[in-house]
Amino acid sequence: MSMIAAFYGGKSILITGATGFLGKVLIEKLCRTSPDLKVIYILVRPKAGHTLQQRVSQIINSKLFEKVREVCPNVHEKIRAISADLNQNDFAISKEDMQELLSCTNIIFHCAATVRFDDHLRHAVQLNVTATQQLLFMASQMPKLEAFIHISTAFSNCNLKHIDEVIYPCSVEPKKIIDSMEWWDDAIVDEIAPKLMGDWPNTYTYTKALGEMVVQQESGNLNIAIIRPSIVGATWQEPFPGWVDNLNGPNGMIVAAGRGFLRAIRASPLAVADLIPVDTVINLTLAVGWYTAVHRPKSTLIYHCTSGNLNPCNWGKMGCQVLSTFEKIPFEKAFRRPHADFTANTITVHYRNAVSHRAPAMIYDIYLWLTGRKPRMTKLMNRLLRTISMLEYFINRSWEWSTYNTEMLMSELSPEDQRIFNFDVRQLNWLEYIENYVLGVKKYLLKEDMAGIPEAKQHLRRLQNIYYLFNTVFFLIAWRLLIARSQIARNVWFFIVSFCYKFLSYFRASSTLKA
Ligand SMILES: CCCCCCCCCCCCCCCCCCCCCCCCCCCCCC(=O)SCCNC(=O)CCNC(=O)[C@H](O)C(C)(C)COP(=O)(O)OP(=O)(O)OC[C@H]1O[C@@H](n2cnc3c(N)ncnc32)[C@H](O)[C@@H]1OP(=O)(O)O
Ligand SMILES: NC(=O)C1=CN([C@@H]2O[C@H](COP(=O)(O)OP(=O)(O)OC[C@H]3O[C@@H](n4cnc5c(N)ncnc54)[C@H](OP(=O)(O)O)[C@@H]3O)[C@@H](O)[C@H]2O)C=CC1
Repeated sequence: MSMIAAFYGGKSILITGATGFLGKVLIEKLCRTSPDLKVIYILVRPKAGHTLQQRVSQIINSKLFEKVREVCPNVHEKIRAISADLNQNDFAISKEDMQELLSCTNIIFHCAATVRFDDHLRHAVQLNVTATQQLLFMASQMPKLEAFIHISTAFSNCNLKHIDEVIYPCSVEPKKIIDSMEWWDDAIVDEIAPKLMGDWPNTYTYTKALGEMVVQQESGNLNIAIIRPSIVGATWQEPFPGWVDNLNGPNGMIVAAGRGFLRAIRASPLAVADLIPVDTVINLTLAVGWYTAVHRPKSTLIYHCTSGNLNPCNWGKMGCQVLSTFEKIPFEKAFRRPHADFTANTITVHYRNAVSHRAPAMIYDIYLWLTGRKPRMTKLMNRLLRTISMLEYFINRSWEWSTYNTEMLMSELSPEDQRIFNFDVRQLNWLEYIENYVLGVKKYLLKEDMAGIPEAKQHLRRLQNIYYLFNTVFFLIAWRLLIARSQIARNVWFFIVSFCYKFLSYFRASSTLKA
């Protein structure tokens, strides 16, 4: 019998960020392994014309929840959506709902965050710091609360090279920043942001670091743990391999490479690609929830959920496997044949951006314009280049994360729990994982049918022919212009033609003699 699964039975669990990438996998696993849990409260905001109930139904009826619908047919009744906006005071939760949350909640998983790298500092502070502070305040009023699990990121201290499972202080107290945000106008925030952020590369990582400090400072008597996942990727095993549903991190790059937009990227092939499957993160999260509530460690424990020190793989190996998977499983509607490589220095990057990214986009836009359609490729390409520029920081460096607490927890689990809530990345076969990842991007993110593969391959062959034809015509025109203008080029041309003529004459003469 799984101790962890049994622990969640009969519990009331509060999840923020439940509609996000990690949140969905968390609910799925909870409902599948502990179908007798009492209720999962999820804080959801109405969005894009969808009511709360529509948003929940969309999740429950999705492919990800296929197994849950079998194991827990009354899953609809287990999930109770509460209207909330984490950017508002008291999260804009109604009095009745707040009363119920305060009196019933046993466990909190705080996943909500803005994960955008370019978010305005004010907004990032509001969601990643102030909302965390408010949630801790709520938690302190919950008599039945057994554990509060905060999801942070392994990159909250990406300004350091070696990172231990401790909280590193930021130079300015989060409380001061929260207070200042109330009276600073946007112009002041814009001016002061680079100074506050120091050597953090973006508002996301900086505010996640502040969020951790808030957790430490406001923990009071609460049982708290912090989980720091690295780059979260598609599912490894559960509920099925390769599930992914957004364009964040590597996902967007896989789409861009598979459709032939991404041709070159400034990345260190030998830098460690610290990817971690989302189901591994969730297994650790649930194990941490159990351990924190049952063993009540004296201090706040931090768990690194990373792969680099236990089972390292570099960007070079991953990139190659991604490209070789495209050969077998191509994406539909490719712009060009998938082919991408690493660039190292600034000059090559500018050259490749001009020749391999911008020029083909412009040529395609001219073609669209000539055929009466709206040019769109240059805009798309600019967006891709902007995204790449934001990811570059993370693919040109390696970090070392110590994982003592995570390994300690692994050893505390029963063999049954180690199997059901497996977070041992040493067992992960990267090549197999990446292949399933690419397949998952095709099936679950791009929603492409596997039956379309022959047509996709045919399309790629056509693109290859267009590429050869284009290059030949381009070469001939360039050569013709060169000959017209340069005596040297004319001499070279005369030399090549006369050489070919002599070679053919000799070949013909020798074959006539043999006959
Ligand atoms: C398995 C991995 C192997 C990878 C190999 C893949 C390539 C293979 C090629 C081989 C060649 C060799 C090279 C390989 C090696 C390098 C590969 C690089 C891999 C990537 C590395 C990832 C590093 C991640 C670092 C993470 C650190 C921290 C992790 C975390 O804690 S949190 C999660 C990380 N957060 C994010 O990723 C968010 C980042 N996003 C943003 O900040 C913003 O979205 C933005 C990028 C700034 C863009 O903002 P915009 O305002 O311009 O756009 P918006 O978001 O509003 O979206 C507008 C529309 O554009 C679509 N879109 C958004 N992002 C992408 C995208 N990446 N690709 C394509 N399209 C995108 C979006 O859907 C919108 O569309 P619409 O709704 O239709 O308008
Ligand atoms: N994905 C990754 O690679 C990594 C993620 N993490 C951490 O994991 C956690 C979850 O990330 P992930 O699932 O990828 O993020 P997503 O962007 O997929 O999900 C974010 C969630 O937060 C919710 N949210 C955002 N703003 C509000 C708001 N104002 N009120 C209520 N809810 C809000 C979103 O709701 P809505 O659907 O309404 O927008 C969504 O459910 C984050 O804390 C992140 O820092 C850490 C390392 C890596």
